[in-house]
Amino acid sequence: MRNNPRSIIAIVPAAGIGSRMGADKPKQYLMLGQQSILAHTLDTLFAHPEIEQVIVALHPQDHYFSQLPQSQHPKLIQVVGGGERADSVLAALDYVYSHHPDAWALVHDAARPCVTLTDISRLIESVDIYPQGAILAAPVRDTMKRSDASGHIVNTVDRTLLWHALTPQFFPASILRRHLSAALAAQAPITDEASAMEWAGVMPGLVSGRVDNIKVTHPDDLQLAVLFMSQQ
Ligand SMILES: Nc1ccn([C@@H]2O[C@H](COP(=O)(O)OP(=O)(O)OP(=O)(O)O)[C@@H](O)[C@H]2O)c(=O)n1
Ligand SMILES: C[C@](O)(CO)[C@H](O)COP(=O)(O)O
Repeated sequence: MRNNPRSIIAIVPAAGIGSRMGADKPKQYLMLGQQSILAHTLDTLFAHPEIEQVIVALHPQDHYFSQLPQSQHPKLIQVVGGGERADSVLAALDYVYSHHPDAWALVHDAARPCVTLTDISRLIESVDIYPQGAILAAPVRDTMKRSDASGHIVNTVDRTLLWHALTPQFFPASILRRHLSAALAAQAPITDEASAMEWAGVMPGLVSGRVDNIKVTHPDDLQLAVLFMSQQ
């Protein structure tokens, strides 16, 4: 049991266009069973008892979201996302900073609909061990190769301490906002919240998460997500 309950606000970057999916709509609006990828993701975050609000960052021309029942949820706040995922997260962090400056931000990709309440709880509870913040991650299981530009193996990479970064990623919102904003201003390559914290010299914790918490990115990920959702 955590010894210092804190205000937790989920941030869902959902302003992407899903170019790698190649669908006729942004991938977060593709159906997984009875509802869209984004709807599944939001329902899970709404259901977690420690998450007080859910901020979704949407594409400025998004005309799908208002059709989701989830768009009317009392916990939901909408903000306009930016050109990159990090810009969308920062837009949501700006809202948190101005309304709940002492909150913790739990940032979770819209495109990861298979996340479980148990994994979210384990990440939240991990701050007793990692007060600087932490992320869900999956240890690498395969032999890892580095290639050259023409697709030839250059070398085998030691996988002993390699992890796949997942989401949610969980940090004090005001600190994350400060470091993410500074990292972007410095044009640092930021692809997740942890990389912004690392850029600022923070060493986030790693919490081992389920490997079925996949990011739906390419067409073949859809059937995988359907399978995983059916088994939860
Ligand atoms: N400017 C952006 C780009 C991405 N995202 C979100 O960040 C998450 C992870 O990004 P990714 O899987 O790369 O989604 P897309 O950017 O939509 O995919 P692609 O790179 O294939 O276009 C997704 O939920 C996506 O909606 C966002 O909020 N704002
Ligand atoms: C945040 C993330 O899902 C962690 O693995 C990943 O970095 C998102 O990368 P993308 O290129 O924006 O999909």
